[in-house]
Amino acid sequence: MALIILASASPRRSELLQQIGVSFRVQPADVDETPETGETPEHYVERLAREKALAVAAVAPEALVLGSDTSVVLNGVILGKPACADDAIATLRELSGATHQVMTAVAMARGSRCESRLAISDVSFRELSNDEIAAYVASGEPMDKAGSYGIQGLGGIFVRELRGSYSAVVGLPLQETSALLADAGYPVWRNWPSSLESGT
Ligand SMILES: Cc1cn([C@H]2C[C@H](O)[C@@H](COP(=O)(O)OP(=O)(O)OP(=O)(O)O)O2)c(=O)[nH]c1=O
Repeated sequence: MALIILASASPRRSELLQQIGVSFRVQPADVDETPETGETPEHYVERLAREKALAVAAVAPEALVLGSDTSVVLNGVILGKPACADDAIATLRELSGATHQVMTAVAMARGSRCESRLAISDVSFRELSNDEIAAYVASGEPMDKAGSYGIQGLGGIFVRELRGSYSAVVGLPLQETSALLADAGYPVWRNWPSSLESGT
């Protein structure tokens, strides 16, 4: 098995990669997350996932490096991580009663080569009251998350409907990630433990 590195500081991404039985080490990438002028959200998330993977692959050329990026997009506009509590409140007011897209890209780099996939999910929120938005922001949960919420946490109560990939919304699209690893010759299921008796 090749050395696999997850180029991410996100605890959610680590948990998701562990969930599918991959052994890996974590080495976060430090890349400039400023969007280019006129860049579409789709291009932005895929470019950032690739840049994160390639930044770490440049210093670990023997490894398979996974990078990922998640953005919440409302009416074509990227809503990033909140800068402060007021920013989180404003974002959640915008998401209330509306459908937004969660775009997550995953990239796999080895040396200077890189493959990537993009997963787009539609998430519909019910109407949120000002009191519950205030309580949610006070909990601290929104502060490190794209779109100021976590579907896997307290914010799960806001979601009326999800069309797409749950793991992609949380931060790492598992189907696409396993496809990239399989294409590189490392199907994740080869590492799965077996609970079956040998039969003799
Ligand atoms: C929409 C949503 C986002 N998120 C999180 C996933 C990501 O950690 C974060 C999006 O920020 P990212 O900039 O994609 O990632 P990150 O800065 O946390 O980590 P790194 O760049 O080192 O990989 O938002 C949730 O946990 N749940 C959700 O429902």
